[in-house]
Amino acid sequence: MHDPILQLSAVHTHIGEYHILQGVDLTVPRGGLSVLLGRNGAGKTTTLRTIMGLWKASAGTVRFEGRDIAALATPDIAQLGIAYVPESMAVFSDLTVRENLYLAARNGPLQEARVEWIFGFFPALRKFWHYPAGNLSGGQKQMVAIARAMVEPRKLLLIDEPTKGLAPAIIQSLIAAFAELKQTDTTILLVEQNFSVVKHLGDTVSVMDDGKVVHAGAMRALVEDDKLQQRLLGLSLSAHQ
Ligand SMILES: Nc1ncnc2c1ncn2[C@@H]1O[C@H](COP(=O)(O)OP(=O)(O)OP(=O)(O)O)[C@@H](O)[C@H]1O
Repeated sequence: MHDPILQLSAVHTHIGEYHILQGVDLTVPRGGLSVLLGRNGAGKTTTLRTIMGLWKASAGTVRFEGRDIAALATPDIAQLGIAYVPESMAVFSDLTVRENLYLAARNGPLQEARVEWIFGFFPALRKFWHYPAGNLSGGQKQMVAIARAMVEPRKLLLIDEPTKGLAPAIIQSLIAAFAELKQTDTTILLVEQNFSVVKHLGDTVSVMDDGKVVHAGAMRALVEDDKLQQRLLGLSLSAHQ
């Protein structure tokens, strides 16, 4: 693959005494949307946290634009242009949507043009701009969490299971926003368990199991190969279709 923005090679991560990532090889091409699939406990979140330096890789390399960032501190990794949206929808409930975004702008004041650009993806945020984020629905909070990661130009967004627990209509509006966002020059790495959510969204896909990437390739190839889907995703397919 030519000029990947992110490349993990033989990455191992230990959490306490547990050996969670056991030699992860993961390539994210520059531009578009890459999906990281896998069942519960496969190691997807640990992979994102390792990229962000929230867990330290005990072996292997994490290359961002060619530079090994595995030993860098999290703020320095963020400063390179990587933002992480954790699964827990980290928003400040008592603060308004505006204040949530305002606090996320670390390199100067919130730019009005940037806010308008974000409203284009998530129109609901305009409506609730002066509402406390805690009053919003789960889907709207997720939009605030993603918007916080977008307040400044980013090269790479890491987004962990944004659709988890959301109603189908809200999932559709998130899918539409990602489809728009992937046309911009931001690269997205999206963790998902539900294949049906990402099968028309992802450009490339990696599948994890037991702390390793067990398949990587074009999303279209996986969509068109029923047997491969059954073999790789049998559990999640039967759970979601
Ligand atoms: N803080 C922790 N302490 C001990 N074990 C952990 C910790 N965090 C994760 N694990 C273990 O690491 C393994 C991988 O977890 P991880 O959250 O990365 O998986 P995942 O693929 O993101 O799954 P999920 O979809 O459930 O979030 C699991 O077995 C989990 O129990």
